[in-house]
Amino acid sequence: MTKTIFIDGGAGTTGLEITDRLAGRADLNILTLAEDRRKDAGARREAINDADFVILCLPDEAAREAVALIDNDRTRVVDASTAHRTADGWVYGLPELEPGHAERIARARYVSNPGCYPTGFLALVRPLVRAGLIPADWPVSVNAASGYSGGGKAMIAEYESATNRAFRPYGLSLAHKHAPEMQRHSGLVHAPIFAPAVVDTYRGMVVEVPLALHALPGRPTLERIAETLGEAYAGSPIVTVAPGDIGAVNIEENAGTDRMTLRVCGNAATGQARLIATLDNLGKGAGGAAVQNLNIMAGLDPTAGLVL
Ligand SMILES: NC(=O)C1=CN([C@@H]2O[C@H](COP(=O)(O)OP(=O)(O)OC[C@H]3O[C@@H](n4cnc5c(N)ncnc54)[C@H](OP(=O)(O)O)[C@@H]3O)[C@@H](O)[C@H]2O)C=CC1
Ligand SMILES: CC(=O)N[C@@H](CCC(=O)OP(=O)(O)O)C(=O)O
Repeated sequence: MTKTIFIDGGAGTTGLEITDRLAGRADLNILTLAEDRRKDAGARREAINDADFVILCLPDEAAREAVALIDNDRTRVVDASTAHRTADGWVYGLPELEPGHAERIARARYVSNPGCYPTGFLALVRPLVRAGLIPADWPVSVNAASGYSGGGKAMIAEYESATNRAFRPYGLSLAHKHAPEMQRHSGLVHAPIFAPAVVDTYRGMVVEVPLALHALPGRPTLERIAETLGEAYAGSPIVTVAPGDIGAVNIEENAGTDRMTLRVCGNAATGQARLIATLDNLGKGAGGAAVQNLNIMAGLDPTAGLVL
């Protein structure tokens, strides 16, 4: 049966990515609001309540307001914002997080799409915590670089008119909005030390977790870490574990796609590892993940419309 979808915030960076992926889907009927009505609360309320599924591509406060506009017990939600990623009553929309997690998403009424950086971080770390290779109270850090579209329309405009577009580390006070969801969904006791940076490319990201294997209680080898990740994502059409013996990683490796690639790099002799994920902040980091969640919730092919 045809499902009706409304993308609230559909004119924004993430909203347009989702619209592209849903274009031409005969199984979906997409509701759209004219430019002069897209921020009108009455028009949005009507569209939200007419939809079987609403995808929120809004700033956090507007996403909370949109949920409050629902006055029926049928409309289901995928929220791309940070507003509900650690909230009670919401299922975290990373189907690869745990065995059986996709089924939780399929049954959920409210699904919170993961942050772009947490998607890479959790894909690398959660299987290792689950396997006991990283103890839950281990101090973990995560270094990352993102294309500037990660900051939405405002950052794109700012970056494209900037005279200095070089590497920009930020989040220096270690209170980034993604730290709580990284902690909660990894199963770690402490939030990771999260060091993000923006770089001069439109889309794409690298998320890296350095690990002192020699200091971990079980002293796992690089091979053991790679095997554990390989088992966690075996058969996934989206997440691939690639060989780690390469000279350099390209931030645009998965740009323009909804794929994510994981690698276990490092030095066996020193017992030091660099776990690295590459993804598109607008793909598996946002729009691709939202479409994947929508497909799962609607009981459709999970990869329909994805760029793989
Ligand atoms: N960019 C990225 O890589 C990622 C973004 N996200 C999240 O997705 C959400 C959207 O981000 P992004 O697309 O980047 O942001 P943008 O700023 O590009 O888009 C947000 C859109 O929401 C619209 N909007 C704002 N307030 C309202 C309102 N009250 N009612 C209706 N529409 C409104 C804006 O309108 P106007 O066009 O007039 O400004 C804009 O079109 C955010 O929560 C962001 O954190 C998540 C993962 C990755
Ligand atoms: C480069 C850049 O500014 N990135 C954004 C995160 C983008 C993102 O995906 O965050 P949400 O999913 O939580 O919206 C930031 O650091 O705030």
